Amino acid sequence: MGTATRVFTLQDTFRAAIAGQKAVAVWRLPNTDSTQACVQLGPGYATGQPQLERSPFGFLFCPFQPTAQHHNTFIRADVYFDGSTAPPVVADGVPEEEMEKFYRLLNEESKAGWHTVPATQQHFQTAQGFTTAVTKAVEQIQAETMEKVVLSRTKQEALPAGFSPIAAFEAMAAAYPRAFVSLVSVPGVGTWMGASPEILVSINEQQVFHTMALAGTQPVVANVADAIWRQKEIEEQAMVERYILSCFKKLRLREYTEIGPRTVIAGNLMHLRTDFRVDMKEVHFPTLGTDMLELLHPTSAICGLPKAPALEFILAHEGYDRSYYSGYLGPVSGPTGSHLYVNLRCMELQESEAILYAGAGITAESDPQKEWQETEHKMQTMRKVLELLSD
Ligand SMILES: C=C(O[C@@H]1C=C(C(=O)O)C=C[C@H]1O)C(=O)O
Repeated sequence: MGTATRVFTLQDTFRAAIAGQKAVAVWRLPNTDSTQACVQLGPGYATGQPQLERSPFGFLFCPFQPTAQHHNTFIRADVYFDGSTAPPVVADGVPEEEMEKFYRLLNEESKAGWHTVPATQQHFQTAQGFTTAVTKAVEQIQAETMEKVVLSRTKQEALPAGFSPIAAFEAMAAAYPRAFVSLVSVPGVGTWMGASPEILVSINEQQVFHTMALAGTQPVVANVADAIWRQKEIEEQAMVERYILSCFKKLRLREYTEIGPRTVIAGNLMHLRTDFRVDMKEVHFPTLGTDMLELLHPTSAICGLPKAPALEFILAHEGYDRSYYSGYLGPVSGPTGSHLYVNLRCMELQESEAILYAGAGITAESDPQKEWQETEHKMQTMRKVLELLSD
């Protein structure tokens, strides 16, 4: 890798990528201060099923379900910015003239925007439509065709005047230090940002694999140690645990550590979380991340249990295309490993509006009004970012 000398800001980088019609991802890992960004200079972002250990460094952005419009997307780190003070790092093999073109863009004063795609659907789920779907789901669960299904919805909010994605990213990073905070903008795919509380698959520098069962939701209380969980949430989260264990079992993996469930805070909410870790070197399983990714997604935290009838119910009754919501995203083969998160507490940026996405786990005990409320609370994570920018 070669390096250039001048230090560019995150704002310069993002603006240059948009002006040059390039794909860009900006992210900050939980509980760290360092914002990172990568830009792909050449064309071609669609990719197949991710193979983590063989991947070059880049950023994955994958939908809930791959379709003709929404495909697994990979932003190769042709240029990498480690947000702090270092100049950008240029990957080996990037043609000199491509890099020169990009430097010109970095030095130019162009208007900051973001990549958008024409809206393919209208987003107007009403409370009535959502609660009717929840009622139907509860009936099917009581009839034992499935145990749990996660139903979601969207809401449009106007973007504040003069909206800047980087200012929004910075507001989000400051407001949610424990979250995986990201901003992804890809030609033909669109622009998404979010503050996710949920790891799907993570592999650190020491080759330790980490996934989590995150489910059960209630508004945060002053003292988390006083949190009381109802049987409904305890069971809902236990289903996600069982699902993860069933994936380990399929791979005949018996050596893992399990911690939890514990109460964790995510913005204005609390969840129950169990962490699972595996030392990949100790168990001689170098492809564990790739294999688990293929088995896990979509997990019962965002789809349901069993997977097949829950998915069928979602596709038949949710009434819209989830697109990249509840898909997964994050850096792969980066300086600190591969860290894929579930795309939750997120929004998609259109020209002058944001589309907010949120869902809730439905079980036999679900109350449709409370589930609607829960999606409202989850949307508050992104609404707060828009409010911070309107002040
Ligand atoms: C579906 C979402 O969140 C998921 C569902 C949860 C639940 O049903 O309690 C909790 C955390 C997430 O795993 C969302 O944020 O949209």
